[in-house]
Amino acid sequence: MDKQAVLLRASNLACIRDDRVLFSGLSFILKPQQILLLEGKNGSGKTSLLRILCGFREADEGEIQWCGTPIDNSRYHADMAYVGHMDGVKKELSVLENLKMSLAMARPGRFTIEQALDKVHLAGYDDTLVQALSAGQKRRLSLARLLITDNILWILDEPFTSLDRQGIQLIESLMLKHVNDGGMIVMTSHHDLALHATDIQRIDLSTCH
Ligand SMILES: Nc1ncnc2c1ncn2[C@@H]1O[C@H](COP(=O)(O)OP(=O)(O)OP(=O)(O)O)[C@@H](O)[C@H]1O
Repeated sequence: MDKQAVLLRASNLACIRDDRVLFSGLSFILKPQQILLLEGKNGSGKTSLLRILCGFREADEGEIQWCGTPIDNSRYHADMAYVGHMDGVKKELSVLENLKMSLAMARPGRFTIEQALDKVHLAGYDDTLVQALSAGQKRRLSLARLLITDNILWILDEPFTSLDRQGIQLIESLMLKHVNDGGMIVMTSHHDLALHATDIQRIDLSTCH
C-alpha cells in the first residue's frame, strides 16, 4: 500500500443518544505512525465514537474518510481491525479455532498463530475452549488477533482492561512497534499511556459540544 496516501479523516462528527448530544463538531486527521487517544468521563461517548469509526453505526452528522473515500467501502474494512469490549472471540471455540477463523477473514500479518500465542503468553492453550480462559487471557487472545492479520489501523476500546502489569507492558510494546512500522491506532484508555516518544493526539470527548 502507498503509505503516503493513507489517512483517516473525520469531519464534523456528531452523535446523539436518546435526544442527548454526546459530541458534535468533532474533526480530526490521523496519519501513519500516530495514535489518537480518546479521553473523557464515563458515558461521554468514547465507545460510541469507536463504533462509528468502525462503521458499525452511522454518525448523526459528519463524514469519515479513509484514504480520501467514505469508509463504507471494502478497502477500509480490510485495512482496519477492532478489538472492543466484547473481545470479539467465540467462547464455544478453542483458542486455535478462534485465531484460524480470524485469519481466514483477513490478510495474513507479521506473525504466525504459534508466534502470536507465544507473544501474548498463551502458548500451550491452543486447544483450550475460550470459555475456560480468564478475563485477562481472553483479552490477550483478542489482542493476538491483531498480530496474525495485516491491518494498518487498529481501533482499540480499553485494550488494557483485565491485563496484569506484564500484559500492559506487552501490549504497549506491541502498539509502539505497530506505529513505528507505519501503523495507526485509535483507542480509548483510562490507563496512562507509557508511550512517551510516540506521536499521540488526544481528544477529550467531554469537551466536544
Ligand atoms: N445502544 C445504545 N442505545 C442507547 N444509548 C446508548 C447505547 N450505547 C450507549 N448508549 C449511551 O450513550 C452514552 C455514551 O456511551 P459510551 O459507551 O459511548 O460512553 P463511554 O465514553 O465509552 O463510557 P465509558 O468510559 O463508561 O466506557 C451513555 O450515556 C450510554 O448510556
